Amino acid sequence: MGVEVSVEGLTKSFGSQNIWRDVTLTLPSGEVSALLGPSGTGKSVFLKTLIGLLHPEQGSVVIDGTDITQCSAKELYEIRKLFGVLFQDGALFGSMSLFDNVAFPLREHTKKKENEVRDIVMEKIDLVGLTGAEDKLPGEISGGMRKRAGLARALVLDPQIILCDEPDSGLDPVRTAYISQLLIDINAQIDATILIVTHNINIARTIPDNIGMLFRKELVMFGPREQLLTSEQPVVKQFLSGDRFGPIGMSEEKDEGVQKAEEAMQAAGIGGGGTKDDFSEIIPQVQPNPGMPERKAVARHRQRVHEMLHTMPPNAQEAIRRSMEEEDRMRSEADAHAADQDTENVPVGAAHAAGEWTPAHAAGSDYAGSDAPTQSWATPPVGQNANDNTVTQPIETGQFRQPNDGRSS
Ligand SMILES: Nc1ncnc2c1ncn2[C@@H]1O[C@H](COP(=O)(O)OP(=O)(O)OP(=O)(O)O)[C@@H](O)[C@H]1O
Repeated sequence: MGVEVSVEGLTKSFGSQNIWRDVTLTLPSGEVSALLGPSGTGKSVFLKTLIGLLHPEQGSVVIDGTDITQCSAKELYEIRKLFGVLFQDGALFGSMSLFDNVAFPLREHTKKKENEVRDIVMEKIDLVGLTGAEDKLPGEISGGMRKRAGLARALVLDPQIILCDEPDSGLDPVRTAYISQLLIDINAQIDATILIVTHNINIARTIPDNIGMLFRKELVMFGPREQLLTSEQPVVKQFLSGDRFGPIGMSEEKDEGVQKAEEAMQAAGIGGGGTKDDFSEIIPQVQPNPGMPERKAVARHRQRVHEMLHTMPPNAQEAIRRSMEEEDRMRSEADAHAADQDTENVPVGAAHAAGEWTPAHAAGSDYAGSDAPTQSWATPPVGQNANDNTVTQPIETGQFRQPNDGRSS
């Protein structure tokens, strides 16, 4: 099971520049959380502090009973084995092939034989759609491919905590959807605790259980996704809608004069360019692909949210209740559909032939460039050879659905 990460009163500065102060939050075990915030608010610094690469002046980060801000170098080394980290730029070694980059944690932290290393590395490379590119150097591939190679490396030890710094940056919308689905599938398989730093509002709306936001050196919010998505706080609303008008400026602070000018423009009917989407209309979360186990964290998240519901603003409470009802409705529909399928006893091949979606089916693509997603972007169960994925995966519930359609399996 994923490990809880408990952050208390964390403060970080570089010299006289304070980045953020008194940050307190818990990444609940096995849940997926996202951290938002304008550029430069210290999201990457936060991730690096969670793994002890940067040292805070104050506060604690407790992982598996160890405060990594206080522990010995040896203890930190052990704790780091729990992590898989995708850095913003992929952080690959420029002189090593993708294969050696992905193999690095296995060679560093395990005693696996080279043939075992090869199997695991090729499985992860296939998982992120990079089969065929394993001998290339990082400098010879696109930024998006480097990002995916970084993710393959982050996953290679089947980590209990996964930190992803902007997994979507440099990726087109389709690859972003595949990466998001991959993270949900991995969460379903290994119940890893996941933190995603992102500017991508679509990811924030559909992937995490919890969302937090950093602004003006503070954590303005951290809680169930419905809480942030229905928030009336101007900074949250501005960030979600991507509007020029509001507290977030091109640089950190907007002065009073600028804010007054914006108000005058708004009064004159001039907009700030933001989307008019209604974020309080909660979109169902992305569900694991067919053949994946259920996400164990869902029940735990629900229990936690029930317990804290009374502490939330009324519109967040309402949104959470609606989300839960919707989840229940989808689940009973899925159960009913599974029962129907059982009765009809539809063989896998027949469903496939009828044009319903299966991982292998969905992965078909005319594009065969070296960065084309392979069939294995539909995640094979951990430990299963990705190449077996051409055979339709085991179907526990008898369900077929499009990826990202939000229906429950
Ligand atoms: N090692 C360092 N030494 C000094 N300052 C640093 C260091 N690392 C980061 N900073 C500063 O910390 C601040 C926050 O940087 P960080 O990269 O965490 O922001 P971010 O929120 O991730 O931004 P973005 O969304 O643009 O990636 C920046 O002002 C940056 O210059």
